[in-house]
Amino acid sequence: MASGTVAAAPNSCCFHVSSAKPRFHSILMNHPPKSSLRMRAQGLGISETFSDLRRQGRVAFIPYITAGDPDLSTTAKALKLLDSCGADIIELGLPYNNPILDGPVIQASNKRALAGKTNMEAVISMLKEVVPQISCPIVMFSYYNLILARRSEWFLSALEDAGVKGLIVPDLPFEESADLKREAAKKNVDMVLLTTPTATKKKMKAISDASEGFIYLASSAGVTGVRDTVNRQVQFLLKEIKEKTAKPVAVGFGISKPEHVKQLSLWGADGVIVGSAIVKLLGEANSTEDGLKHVESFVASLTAALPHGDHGLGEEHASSFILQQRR
Ligand SMILES: O=P(O)(O)OC[C@@H](O)[C@@H](O)c1c[nH]c2ccccc12
Repeated sequence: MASGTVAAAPNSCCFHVSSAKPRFHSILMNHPPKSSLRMRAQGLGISETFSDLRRQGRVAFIPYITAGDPDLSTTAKALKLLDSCGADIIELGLPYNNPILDGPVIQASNKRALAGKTNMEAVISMLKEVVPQISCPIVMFSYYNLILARRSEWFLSALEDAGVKGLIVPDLPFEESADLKREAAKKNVDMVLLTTPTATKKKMKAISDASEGFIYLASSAGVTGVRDTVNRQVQFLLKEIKEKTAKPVAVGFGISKPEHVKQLSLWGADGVIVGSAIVKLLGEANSTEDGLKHVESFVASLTAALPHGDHGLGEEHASSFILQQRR
């Protein structure tokens, strides 16, 4: 049964470090953070996070996981682990029974989360405990029907109360997004809009102008899911978007290898979004601990491929997180 409560955060260096990285890190390790560039303030918004990264010449690592898969207590641990391993923003998906834009891996994760009775109230109460313990902003990921079912005013107030900084509604047509965006703004929630390679230049420009926090560029048409290579068209789409706006552009869909991350960084992406590859490791492992361990090493392999490669606290710190889970 998904519970809204979170297992008490073990007293591990990784946990503490994830909430007060720079200070605690330096105390713990008896040396200053590698450079002030590695310091990340707690509670930054999405735009400030990207400005911070841009100043450091770094590319955002943005993982996606489904809330409640396999249960909410694992989600809480995964959020803290991802934050400790260098996630700059985390996309958290609300489970839904008809995730039409998702491939089989995330469809299955939605099913597992719903089988565990994960609902909005339980996710919000988990976030109220976890958000103060992590330093990177959370972007909620929700299909539109889940918002309509709750009335958008209640839904957005719940996000604001939980400290969620952004919202992505992938199945909300751009032409119908203005009202929700206006309501989200009243609750200090950025509406991040998604564009695709099939959008017309005019539409891509309109979406870029309207998107807040960052622009989500899907690397290919179709559904989410690991791809072997990154669509070469992304290089030209990034150029085209960035000629028209200074807003950061993060690329998602199919990203699952260090070479994908390196390629996108070279093409000028301001962020890389990785979902299915992480969801698979977490949701299909033999145990929660195994899943978190696999995620830890997989994320380390990706963040190492980003510019200024030592993106997080390094594997040695994140793995102490896993040791703590055993106690
Ligand atoms: O799973 P992928 O191929 O790594 O893509 C990111 C994706 O998971 C995440 O951003 C996402 C999850 N569900 C979605 C639905 C539509 C668009 C994007 C998404």
